[in-house]
Amino acid sequence: MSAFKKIANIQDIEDAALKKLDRNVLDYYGPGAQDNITNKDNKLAYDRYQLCPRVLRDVSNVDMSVSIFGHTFKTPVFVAASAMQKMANPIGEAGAARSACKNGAGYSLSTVSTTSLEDISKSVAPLESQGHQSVRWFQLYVYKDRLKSLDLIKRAENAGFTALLVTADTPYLGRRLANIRHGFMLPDHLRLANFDKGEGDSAKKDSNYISKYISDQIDPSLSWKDLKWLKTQTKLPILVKGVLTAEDAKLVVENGLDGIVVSNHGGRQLDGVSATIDALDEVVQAVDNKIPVLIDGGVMRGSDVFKALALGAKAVFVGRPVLWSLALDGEKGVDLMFDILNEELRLTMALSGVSNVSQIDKSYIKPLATRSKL
Ligand SMILES: Cc1cc2nc3c(=O)[nH]c(=O)nc-3n(C[C@H](O)[C@H](O)[C@H](O)COP(=O)(O)O)c2cc1C
Ligand SMILES: CCCCCCC(=O)C(=O)O
Repeated sequence: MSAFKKIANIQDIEDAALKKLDRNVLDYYGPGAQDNITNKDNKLAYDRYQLCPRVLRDVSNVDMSVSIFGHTFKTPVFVAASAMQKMANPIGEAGAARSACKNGAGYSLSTVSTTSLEDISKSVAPLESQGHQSVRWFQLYVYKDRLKSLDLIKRAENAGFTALLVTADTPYLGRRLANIRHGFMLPDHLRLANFDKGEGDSAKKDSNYISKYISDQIDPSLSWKDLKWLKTQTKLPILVKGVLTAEDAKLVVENGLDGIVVSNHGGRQLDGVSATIDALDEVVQAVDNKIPVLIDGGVMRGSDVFKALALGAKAVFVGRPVLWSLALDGEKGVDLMFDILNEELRLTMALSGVSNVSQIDKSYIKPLATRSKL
């Protein structure tokens, strides 16, 4: 019998990537902060919800499209902003941006990417001229030096990015034990491409480069008044990334911001917080349909996406699955990731008896605790 194993799900992609990447990269990409509790629970929490399918409905056509800020996406599976993707594969962020564009999916780019904002736009331009639509959002870290952030915003606008995701959960970097134990270095041939050569060089001398970079550069005094001020500096919608409570969700609305990403940063910041799927319902209730709520963290299957939509998310970002897919096979790897997640979502919808995303609501899931005893 052949030992050949075809990739069938996102776990297979992850397993293959783990065999390919070196320790420096794996230590950075993989674990959550501290004891990895939240990172693990992000995934496990999805299994605590059961699906409640309806039958005998016409599911001969399933439409997975969603609309946010006037853009229609062919799928609610979006690419999360994660740093330094060229460590996974030389094509880096451009591979994920191109794949998202071909799949009609939302794309987000990290401030600390290894491909610049402008190069991302150039990488999707040939696809746009073939009729594909690229909707790209920029994840903004707010620097102590506000001019640095303002310059990034202007460049994002000029490069055709249409929304900002302001990361709110990282006034300091979470304690990532593998990086503390072994140190972390951005390989010499790579750089933080949104900045002049030399960005972060002083932090590079530190064995925990990332934590030093954040404490040197990112403003831990950031507060709601700064976000209100940011709103006056751009016409782009601003989503707050890293909200986990109803209280903060209400403040996002009260401060005139435009959207929320329910996120715990893939469990990489404060370990011990709830899984994002468990925080989603209270956030959705608190915003009362005034602004879109999106989610990330632990999504591995189309059925996870379905559960997040059932609890009121408009779309779902995937972070590490994109990195593993890039490591597996660059842009083609991310194409495979979209094929799998989209097919799994389409099938979950059809087998649940829904033919479009607007039909998915809480009646299609229930918490596992309500399962009758065997
Ligand atoms: C290696 C890595 C780097 C990340 N870099 C950033 C970043 O630069 N900015 C940010 O806001 N979030 C960053 N994130 C968090 C992701 O945007 C996202 O919240 C998280 O990965 C979602 O969880 P998942 O990986 O389980 O899908 C990063 C995540 C990973 C795994
Ligand atoms: C070189 C700076 C890396 C900043 C941290 C990126 C990030 O958000 C992460 O989770 O890691």
